[in-house]
Amino acid sequence: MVMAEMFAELGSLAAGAMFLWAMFRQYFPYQLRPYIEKYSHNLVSFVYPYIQITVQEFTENSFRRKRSEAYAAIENYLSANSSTRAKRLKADIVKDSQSVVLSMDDHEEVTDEFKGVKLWWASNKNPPPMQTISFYPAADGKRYYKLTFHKQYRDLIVGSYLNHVIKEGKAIAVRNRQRKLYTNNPSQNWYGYKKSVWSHVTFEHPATFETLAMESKKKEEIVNDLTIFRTRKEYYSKIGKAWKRGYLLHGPPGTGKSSMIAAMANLLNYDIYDLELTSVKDNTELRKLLIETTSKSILVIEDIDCSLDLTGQRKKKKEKEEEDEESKDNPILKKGKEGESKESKVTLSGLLNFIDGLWSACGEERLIVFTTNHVEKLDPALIRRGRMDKHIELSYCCFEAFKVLAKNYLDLDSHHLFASIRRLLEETNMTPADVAENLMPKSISTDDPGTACLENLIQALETAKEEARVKAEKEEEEERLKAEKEGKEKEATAGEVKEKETSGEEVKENGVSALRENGVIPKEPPST
Ligand SMILES: Nc1ncnc2c1ncn2[C@@H]1O[C@H](COP(=O)(O)OP(=O)(O)OP(=O)(O)O)[C@@H](O)[C@H]1O
Ligand SMILES: [Mg+2]
Repeated sequence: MVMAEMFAELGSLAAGAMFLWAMFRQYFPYQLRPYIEKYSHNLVSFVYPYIQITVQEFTENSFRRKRSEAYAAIENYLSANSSTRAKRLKADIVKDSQSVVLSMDDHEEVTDEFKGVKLWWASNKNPPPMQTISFYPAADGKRYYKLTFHKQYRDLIVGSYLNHVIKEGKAIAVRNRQRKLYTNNPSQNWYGYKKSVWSHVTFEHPATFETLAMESKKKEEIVNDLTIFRTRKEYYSKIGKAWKRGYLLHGPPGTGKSSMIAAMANLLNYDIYDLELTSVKDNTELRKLLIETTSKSILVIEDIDCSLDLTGQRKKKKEKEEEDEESKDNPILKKGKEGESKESKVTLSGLLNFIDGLWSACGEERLIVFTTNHVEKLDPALIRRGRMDKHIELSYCCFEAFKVLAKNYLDLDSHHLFASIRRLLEETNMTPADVAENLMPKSISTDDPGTACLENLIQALETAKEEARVKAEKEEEEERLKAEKEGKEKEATAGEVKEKETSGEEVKENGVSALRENGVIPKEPPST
C-alpha cells in the first residue's frame, strides 16, 4: 500500500516537473534562456561534487575523421580491467583468429580504483543523426567513454591516472597485436590515393633465442643488450640520441643470421621491415620508406654487400659513360639499355643518412640490422660504431652450439657419442645449418633415432674433415707450383738482366779502350 502511494507521488512529481519544463520552454523569453541554463549548470556543479571527462571515439578536423588514440587506449585498458566486472561485454577476435578479447558493451558502467580513489567509467553512444537516403551504409552513433570522479582528486586523476591508463592501454595493444613482416613495394606499384610503400604479411617465425645454437655467453650478452635497449627511452633522450640501435650480423652462409633476426623480433615483440635495397629507386624513395615505418620495429637489410655496389659506384659510373658512348650510334643497343635503366640509384651517402641522419630519428624504439657474408667488403663508414653499434659474428658450429641443437632436435642432453662429435667439431668447420640437417631424423621406423642421427652427423663430419684435408693439400700443391713457377720466372729474368749487364760492360769497356787508343783519355799507367 505504502509502495503504491509512493509511486503515485513520484509519478505526480515527475508529471509536475515535465509540465514546468514545457512551460519554461514555451513561455520563457528566448533571449534569457542561456542565462538561466548557465546558472542552473553552476548550481548543479556546486551541489554535485563530481567531475566528468568524456573521450570521443573519433576526432574530426577539417581534413579528415580519425579514430582517437586515447579512445583506443582506454578501450584496451578497460577490456583488460573490466571484463571480470562488467555484465554486458562485446567480444572481438584478434591475433589471427586465435584469441578473443572482451570489452565493455555500450551503456555499461564499471568502477576502477587508483591509489585508493574510486572512479567510474561508462561507455555510451549518442544516437545517430537523422537517416537520409545515402549511398554509404547508415552511420553508427558516436561512441564515447565518460570518466566520473570526485573533484577533490582532480590533480591525481588528471596528473597521473589518465597517463597510467593511456600507457597501460598502449602496452596491451602491443601485446594483442598481430605482428607483421613488411617488404617494400617497387615504386611502380604505388597507386595514387591508396599508395603504400610497404606491403605486409603476418609474421610467424618460430625461431627464438632458446632454439638458436651459439655459445651461451654470447647469446646471453645479446639478449641483455636487447632487453636493456627496450627499457632505455629516458636514457636515450637524456644523452640526446635517437632511440635506435644498429646490429651487424656477419658470418658464413647458414650460421643463423636470419634466424637471429626472427628471434630478436620474437623476443621484443617487434614488427620486421625487410628492405630490398635493389628495388629502391633513389635516395628520396629510401627516405619515404623510412618515414612510413612504425616504432617498435626491426629494419633489416640482408646481404648488404650484395644489395648494391656501394663502394664501386664511381667505377660503375665511369663504365656506364663508356658504354653510353658506345651505344650512341647503335639504336638497338640504346633501346636495350633504356629498358635496363631501372637499376637503383641509391648511393652510399644516401644509405648513411638513412641510418643515422636527421630523418632516422622519426619513429622510435627501432633496430636496424644488416647481414653480410663478407664483412671485409663493406665500407668502414657504413659499419662504424654509432651506425652499427654491435657487431655480432656468427660462426661455425662449436660443441656448445651443437648441444643446443641436440636438445632441440633430439631431446638429448648427453650421449656417449658426444665426445667424438666434440673432437670432430674442433677439427672441422661445419655450419649450424648442416649440423641441424644431419640431426633431423630421416626415418620414422628407427628404434633409437637419437643414436642414428648422431652417427649420421659423425659420418658427415668425417667426410667434411676428409674433404677439407684434400682441399688443403690441393691448395698447398697449387701454392707450391705457383711458387716454383714464380721462382723460375725470377731466375730467368735475373739471368737476362745479368746478360744485359755484362754485354753492357763489354760495350763500355770497348768504348773506353777506343777512346784511349784515340788519345781522348790518357792511357793507364803500367802496373808496378
Ligand atoms: N645458429 C643456429 N641455430 C639454430 N639453427 C640454425 C642456426 N644456424 C642455422 N640454423 C638452421 O639453418 C637454417 C638456415 O639458417 P639461416 O637462414 O639463419 O642462415 P643465414 O646465416 O641467414 O644464412 P645466409 O647467409 O645464407 O642468409 C635455419 O632454418 C635454421 O634451421
Ligand atoms: Mg639469411
